[in-house]
Amino acid sequence: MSICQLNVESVRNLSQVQMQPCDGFNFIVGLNGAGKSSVLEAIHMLGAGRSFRTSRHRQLIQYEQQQLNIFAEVDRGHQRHRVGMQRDKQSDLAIRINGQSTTRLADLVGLFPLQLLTPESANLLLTGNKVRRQFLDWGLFYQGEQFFNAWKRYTRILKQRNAMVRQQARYEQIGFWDQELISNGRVISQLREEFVARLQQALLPFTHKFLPDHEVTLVYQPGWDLSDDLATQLESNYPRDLRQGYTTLGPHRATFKVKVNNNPAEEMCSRGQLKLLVAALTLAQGALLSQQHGIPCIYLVDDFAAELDESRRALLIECLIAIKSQVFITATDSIFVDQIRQQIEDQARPIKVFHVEQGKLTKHE
Ligand SMILES: Nc1ncnc2c1ncn2[C@@H]1O[C@H](COP(=O)(O)OP(=O)(O)OP(=O)(O)O)[C@@H](O)[C@H]1O
Repeated sequence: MSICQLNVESVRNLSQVQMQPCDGFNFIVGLNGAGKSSVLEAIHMLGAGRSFRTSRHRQLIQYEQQQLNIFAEVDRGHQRHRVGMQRDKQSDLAIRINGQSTTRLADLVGLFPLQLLTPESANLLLTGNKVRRQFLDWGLFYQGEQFFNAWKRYTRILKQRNAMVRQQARYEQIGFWDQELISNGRVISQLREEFVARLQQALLPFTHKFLPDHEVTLVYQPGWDLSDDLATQLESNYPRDLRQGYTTLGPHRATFKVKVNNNPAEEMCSRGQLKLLVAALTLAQGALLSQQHGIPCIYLVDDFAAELDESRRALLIECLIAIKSQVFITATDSIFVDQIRQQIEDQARPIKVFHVEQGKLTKHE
């Protein structure tokens, strides 16, 4: 799967950008502030419905413009899809897929699997449980309808339960909601647990490369104490829920921890090593998706050089070559491209270099 045409209009300093990426490595080179990350941000908007830099869509729309437009033609081997997105300052979102309007972001996400590496990627292992839960659920989303349907039902019921908690309802009034919460919660948890085991397997080849001599393990935490039943715990924990004003345990609190040689990764590893671990996790997600569903994922790598030494950069490229994904990489200096060009060409992967200057993009011959 790859983007063969990308048109971006009024995204940050990109007034009008058109590019025809190759299905291998696409380097976007330019000075600070030139607009490189904005190109990745536009692709991310299309694939995830949101920016990876801000939750305020307004910030993305070019000053003095009313709306942004992003369009891509996506080649999925046997089929081509035309995907367009328009977003205005009132936050109204219009999505068109193959000429049909849709309001479901899930349609976009389903069409366009993306993984992202940025200088802030280590935050996956350094910040709260939510980002790791979302990371897991990204992979599960592509595993089939079962997870997504259970997750949608669970989220809806949880919202209703929380509203009742805020109204200080008695537990007997909540019991009805809990039955459905528990049945969907068990499905979600079971699927997450199985997925973590598969992710662990897919991770090993990458962690062996990036962190040899380190044993990396993923530990799934379901969001409640597994030694006891979820139903019993929801009931016994209810007084605490009333005090806090929300449901304090359940699959919506699930996460996974990464251990290195049996210690928490965030305590054991340097920032560069944490970034490599996150790179390994994103590569594992992509490898699983392509092994199990035949869908290669697109990789966005922002600020390629940040925190990685030359040999680690070469390793990352080696892995990206191996999984045969389309990759977009930003760099401030073409010296980084020169260092790895041979490595990419030796493996017969296509490569294109684009230069960005003050929001204008040109292909480098
Ligand atoms: N809404 C906006 N309208 C117009 N320009 C904007 C807007 N938001 C940000 N900018 C400008 O867009 C430019 C591009 O920023 P971007 O982060 O894409 O650059 P970059 O090439 O990735 O830089 P760096 O290497 O420093 O990360 C910046 O100069 C920024 O000031």
